Amino acid sequence: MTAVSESGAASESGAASESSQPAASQTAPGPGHPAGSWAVESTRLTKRFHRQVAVDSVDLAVPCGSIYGFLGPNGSGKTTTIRLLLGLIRPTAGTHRLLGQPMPAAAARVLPRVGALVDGPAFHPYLSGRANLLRLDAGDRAADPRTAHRRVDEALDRVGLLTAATKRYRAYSLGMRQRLALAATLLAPRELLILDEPTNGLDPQGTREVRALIKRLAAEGATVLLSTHLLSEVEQLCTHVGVMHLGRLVAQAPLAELRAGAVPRAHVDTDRPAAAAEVLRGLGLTDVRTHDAAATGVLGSVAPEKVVAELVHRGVAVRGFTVAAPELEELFVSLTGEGFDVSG
Ligand SMILES: Nc1ncnc2c1ncn2[C@@H]1O[C@H](COP(=O)(O)OP(=O)(O)OP(=O)(O)O)[C@@H](O)[C@H]1O
Repeated sequence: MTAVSESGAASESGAASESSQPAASQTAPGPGHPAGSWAVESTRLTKRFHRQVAVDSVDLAVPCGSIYGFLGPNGSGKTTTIRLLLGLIRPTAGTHRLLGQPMPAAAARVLPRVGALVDGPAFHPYLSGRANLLRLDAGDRAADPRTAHRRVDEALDRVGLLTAATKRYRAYSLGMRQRLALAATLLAPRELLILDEPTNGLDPQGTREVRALIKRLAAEGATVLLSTHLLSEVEQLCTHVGVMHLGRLVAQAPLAELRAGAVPRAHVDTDRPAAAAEVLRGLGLTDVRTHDAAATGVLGSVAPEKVVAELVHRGVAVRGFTVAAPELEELFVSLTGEGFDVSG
């Protein structure tokens, strides 16, 4: 796991630097992409609102080809970071690049290759979903009007709204509105999708559909950066994760690396947790804890069978014994001191 440094004064220059590299990341690029190829990279990106630091010296490194879960509780700075990345607000300090190009200098070249869902586009309530997309497309000078109808219907089809294409927007459910917003990002081919809480407010079916769509888009080659407060979303969808807490990026790593680095913990079900804990400590297990009818500890190099034998030898009745790596939730809680919503 890459823990991002606590210190580091942010550069006062808002100008993009050609040589900037993410300062603290061991994140590997996705398959099929050359080493060091980042779809999003930021260096000490910082945003202050008056005296409040909403984004604090963030070094993001999103590998090309990844689905990067930008995870954090409400108010941790995800949306502000995404707005900074898209050039919707100016950083107080720091620099960033999208698709290898410095922002905001290369915005006109880069942003057409980036699909973004943040705040949602303004849709007209009395127009149908299709008419709304046609209107948006007509406002895009880079879009070819001759192919508009085909592209709009393809985008509607991809988000499962083709059958509701003629319905007025105001009659759409929240889930349908969200999917229409996603469709709007898909009117042109995109190499990078930046999605702020794309499943927020969706019912379970809508959530499944949007997640399947994101997986499909990634399989077709798009890099996806999605913000979420749902750990389960990261576990189901993402190849990489960055964890935000109070405006800081406190961890950033491939998910597989996080899982592999999780140290196994022994869990003893017993009606004598205090006695069991003593045995665990005596054997050299660390971080030993007792619960109502259980004791747990980090195994380290101690063999599980040795633990069971010693418990039995000391007369501690063992009702159950398991060895498991901590859930990701435990890891993140240890980083942020806060729980994550694991529903959905
Ligand atoms: N325009 C603004 N003016 C003042 N403070 C702001 C502004 N935008 C965001 N903030 C503050 O910055 C902090 C980070 O907010 P942000 O919306 O980026 O968090 P978030 O992780 O996206 O949370 P959420 O999921 O609730 O949107 C919050 O404390 C918020 O109140």
